[in-house]
Amino acid sequence: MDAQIKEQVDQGTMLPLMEEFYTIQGEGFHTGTAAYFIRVGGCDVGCHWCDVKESWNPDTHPPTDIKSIVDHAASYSNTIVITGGEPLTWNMQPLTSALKDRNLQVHIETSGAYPLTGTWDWICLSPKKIKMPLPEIYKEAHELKVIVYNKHDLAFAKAESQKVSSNCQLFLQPEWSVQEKMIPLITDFVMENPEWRVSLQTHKYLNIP
Ligand SMILES: C[S@@+](CC[C@H](N)C(=O)[O-])C[C@H]1O[C@@H](n2cnc3c(N)ncnc32)[C@H](O)[C@@H]1O
Ligand SMILES: Nc1nc2[nH]cc(C(=O)O)c2c(=O)[nH]1
Ligand code: SF4
Ligand SMILES: [Mg+2]
Repeated sequence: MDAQIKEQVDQGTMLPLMEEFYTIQGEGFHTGTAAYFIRVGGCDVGCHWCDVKESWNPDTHPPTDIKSIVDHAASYSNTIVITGGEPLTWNMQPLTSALKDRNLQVHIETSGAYPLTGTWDWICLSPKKIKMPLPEIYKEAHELKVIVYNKHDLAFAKAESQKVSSNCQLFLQPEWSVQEKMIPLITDFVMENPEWRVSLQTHKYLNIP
C-alpha cells in the first residue's frame, strides 16, 4: 500500500470500506428502525461462526476517504451504524466526529476487543470469549448483546452483565446456525431472568441486508 494512504488509514482519515447500505437495524435495542450501515473491513477476533468472514482481511477492502463515506451516509439517514469487521481495529475519532458535525446519530457494533475510539450515541457491545473486551468499554456500553452458541454462553452472559452499567440493555441473540437448539434455552433464561431480552437477526427473516 502507498505510504501516504497507509498513514491516513493509521490516522483513521481513510478506512478499508467493505460495504455500505441503507436498511433496517435487524438486531438488539434498535431493531426495526431505519439506519445506514457502514461496514469497515478488518477483524482478527476470529469467531468461528462469524457471518461476515469476508470482512476479516482489511487488504481486500479499498481504503476510502471518510469524507466521501460521510457525504454518502448523510444523504440516506439520520442514524448511522458503524460495523465490520471490528470497527475498533481503527481510530474511529475522525469518522465519528465528521458524522457528528452533520448532526447524525452514530451507533457502533463492536466486540470491544480494541481501544474505544470515537464519539458514540449508542454502543452495542457483543463480547467474545476468544478475545475479551478491554475493561474500559463495559461502563460505556448502552447495550450488551451476547451471542448464544451453546449452553455455556448463558453463564458467560451473566458474568458479562456484572461488568456493564446498571442501565445497559441486556440481549441474548442465538447464533444463526444453531438457533433452533438455542432458542428454547434463551426463552427459558429470559423468563427466569427478565432483565434480559431476546434479540433475533430479523433482517435475515426479512431478506434484507
Ligand atoms: C459481524 S459483527 C461486526 C461487529 C463486531 N465485530 C462485533 O462482533 O460486534 C456484528 C454483530 O453480528 C453478530 N454476529 C456475527 N455472526 C453471527 C451469527 N452467526 N449469529 C448471530 N450473531 C452473529 C456479532 O456478535 C455482532 O453483534
Ligand atoms: N439489517 C442488519 N442489521 C444489523 N445489525 C447488526 C448488523 C451487523 O452486521 O453489524 C446488521 C446487519 O448486517 N444488517
Ligand atoms: S468479532 Fe465480529 S466481525 Fe470479528 S469475527 Fe467476531 S463476529 Fe465476526
Ligand atoms: Mg450482520
